[in-house]
Amino acid sequence: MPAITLSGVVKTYPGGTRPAVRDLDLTIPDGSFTCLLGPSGCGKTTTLRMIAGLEQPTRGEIAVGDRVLDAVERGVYVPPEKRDMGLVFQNYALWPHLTVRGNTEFGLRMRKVPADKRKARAKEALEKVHVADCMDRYPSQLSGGQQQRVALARMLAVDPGVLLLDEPLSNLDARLRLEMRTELKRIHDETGATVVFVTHDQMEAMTMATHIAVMSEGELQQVAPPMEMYERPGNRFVAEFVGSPPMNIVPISEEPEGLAGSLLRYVEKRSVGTPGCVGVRTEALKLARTADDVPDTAWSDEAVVETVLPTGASWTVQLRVLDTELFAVTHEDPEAGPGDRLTCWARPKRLHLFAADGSRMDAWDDAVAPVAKAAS
Ligand SMILES: Nc1ncnc2c1ncn2[C@@H]1O[C@H](COP(=O)(O)OP(=O)(O)OP(=O)(O)O)[C@@H](O)[C@H]1O
Repeated sequence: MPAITLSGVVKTYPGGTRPAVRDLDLTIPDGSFTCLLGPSGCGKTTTLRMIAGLEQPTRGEIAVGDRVLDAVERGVYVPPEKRDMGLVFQNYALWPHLTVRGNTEFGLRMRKVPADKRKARAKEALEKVHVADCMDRYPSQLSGGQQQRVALARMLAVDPGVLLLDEPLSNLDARLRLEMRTELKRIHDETGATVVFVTHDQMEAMTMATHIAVMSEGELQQVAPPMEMYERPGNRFVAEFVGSPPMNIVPISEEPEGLAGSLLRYVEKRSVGTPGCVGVRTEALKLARTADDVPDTAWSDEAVVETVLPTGASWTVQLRVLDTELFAVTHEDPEAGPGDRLTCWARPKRLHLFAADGSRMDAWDDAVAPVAKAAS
């Protein structure tokens, strides 16, 4: 199955005051697990429904390889059943009057697959998601997690080249969500299908995706593999949306002083423009007993501990550094309490500079060795 491409896609709903999706150019690579990520109302579901053919774009084109599925201006529209795509939504929409087997065979029956083949493929799909032992039960006799698995099996049984999933784990409890994430990842590895997965949960996207596409207010913000997006967020929105706890953001005033001024001396600007803020991830902010323990090229400053929150696996330390509150997450016991003075530090390449309009401005990348300017 070739890549799915959306070119200049706009969707305005009838009566809508602003487009739900604006000028979307997005390529979903073949065999990828692409997560559409963003806050509620940003246009994720609308994008997925357009790929499925359940909504038609107002403008623009959607294609799979050379096959154009939507081209509004040229009058092209391929209906959902002719797109070779499987869909699973948040509410599993199982048929209540059919057993698990009946539900799983449903799509195959519609495609006129002979009974013996239908039976074998449904069994295989149910085994894949570990609910084959519930084959003769009705949906009302299953837990939410089991129903979710049946919905997945029903989709897998027809073996579509593209799997479209809209928040399919949102009704599950934390443990089951974790289990299903692993399962979905395994299914993706096994089938080689292209998966497009809608979620507002950045953790879900980080753990499962090969590519994440972040959207905000109908606009695409960045597309990248999870770690690349985490380490080099393309703009301030992505920087703050991806990552938990969120990145520390230090606003820069016109004549920066205090912490902003101190940090700015360590960031190399890549482009012209007005700097708006410096960001540093909580785990990039390190703690040291004294300034002597800090690497030569690192930024550092004195910090006063405000609170220490142990989570079991790590400690979240709230600090006051000059005029600003920062959070540091450490996997070693900071052995400090409120009022204690420590030195906090960060490597220059872990500092992110964003312009006043939110775009990324700093110069560091892996090819560039950090050359810290001496702090005055
Ligand atoms: N059928 C519709 N008619 C009119 N407006 C709609 C319709 N469906 C969605 N919208 C609007 O389009 C925008 C994008 O909605 P969409 O459901 O795509 O967002 P989302 O990111 O998937 O949100 P959520 O995570 O809450 O599901 C929202 O402002 C929403 O109110």
